[in-house]
Amino acid sequence: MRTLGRLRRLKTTLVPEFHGWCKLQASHAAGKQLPRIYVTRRIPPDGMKILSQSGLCNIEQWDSDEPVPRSELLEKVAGIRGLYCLLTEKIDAEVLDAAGPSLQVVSTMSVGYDHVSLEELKKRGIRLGYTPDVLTEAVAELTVALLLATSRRLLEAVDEAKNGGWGTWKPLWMCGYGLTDSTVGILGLGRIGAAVTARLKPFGVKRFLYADTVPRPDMAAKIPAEFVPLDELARHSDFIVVCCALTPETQGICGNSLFSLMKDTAIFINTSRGGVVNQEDLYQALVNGQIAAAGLDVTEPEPLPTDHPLFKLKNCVILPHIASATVATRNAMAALAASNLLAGLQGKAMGKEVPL
Ligand SMILES: O=CC(=O)O
Repeated sequence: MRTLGRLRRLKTTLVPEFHGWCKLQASHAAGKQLPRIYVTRRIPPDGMKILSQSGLCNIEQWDSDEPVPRSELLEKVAGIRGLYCLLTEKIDAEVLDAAGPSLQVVSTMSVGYDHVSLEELKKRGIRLGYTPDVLTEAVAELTVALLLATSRRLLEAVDEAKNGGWGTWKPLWMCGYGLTDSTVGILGLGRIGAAVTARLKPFGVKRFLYADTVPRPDMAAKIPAEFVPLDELARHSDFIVVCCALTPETQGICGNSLFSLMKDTAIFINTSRGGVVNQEDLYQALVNGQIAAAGLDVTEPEPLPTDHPLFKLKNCVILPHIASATVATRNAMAALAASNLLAGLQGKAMGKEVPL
């Protein structure tokens, strides 16, 4: 009886520590040294389950909700075969050199891969997995929520109600801008941009415009949306929604040249990457009334320091990069990143791989 009790205790202490348990099981199963992988954070359970039950790898993990310190990352990647990372880790020549020639695959639990140096991966013949599609709906939903919160001044209104600013019903008070009969401009018409338009359509949007590096006729025809140059998008849109990836071409693309062309009643929304926006220019545009308001789920840097001037503006709504943050979506991202990694380790086709 006592032995059984001890065994039970042992089991419950081993099971929650997935990586320790996995190492034990995987080594027995293979009877030889399995490839080592490093997971840079505590990740959602569906992803960890796939890795730990695969029997294909020995897992080491930075078992914390906070990012792995750079020095720890550089030390721990030495000799690994696979790296499971998040958008918070810069995967550059330094990390890849620290990993050494054994590294075959990097798998990021994100749709964006601007934190990974594609050039350095390519040079070394390392493959890259990522997690598009599984987060499209969640990101589009949050984008619409942020748009409405910003255009209808929800946070400001809640503050007023709580803090005594709600004197009586006033015809001119707390007025914002609605979507009915509006023109919405999408910057970057990919999967997420299209999903945003689908969710906005029922609000009575009159016209969808989009700007992109190239026209996307098939996607645009379904909406329908008109391809226009960026300056035209700026001039005609009542709402601009940024959904493009951060690349050298899109870095800082939303700056004074865009804001100065926008309507002073227009709303600017960004759920892609903070680096797409020149924040100093955005601040000036908001303070000077060049545009009506901005809603940002992403900033540069992240987290945005709490004393940043943008936090002081009533017409700027800032969220802490939560667009894909539903339980189901984060589990799906973790699972896809895990199976991408395992496929890469085995030299098989990944579910979602970035062509290099
Ligand atoms: O921003 C989130 C992601 O790239 O998945």
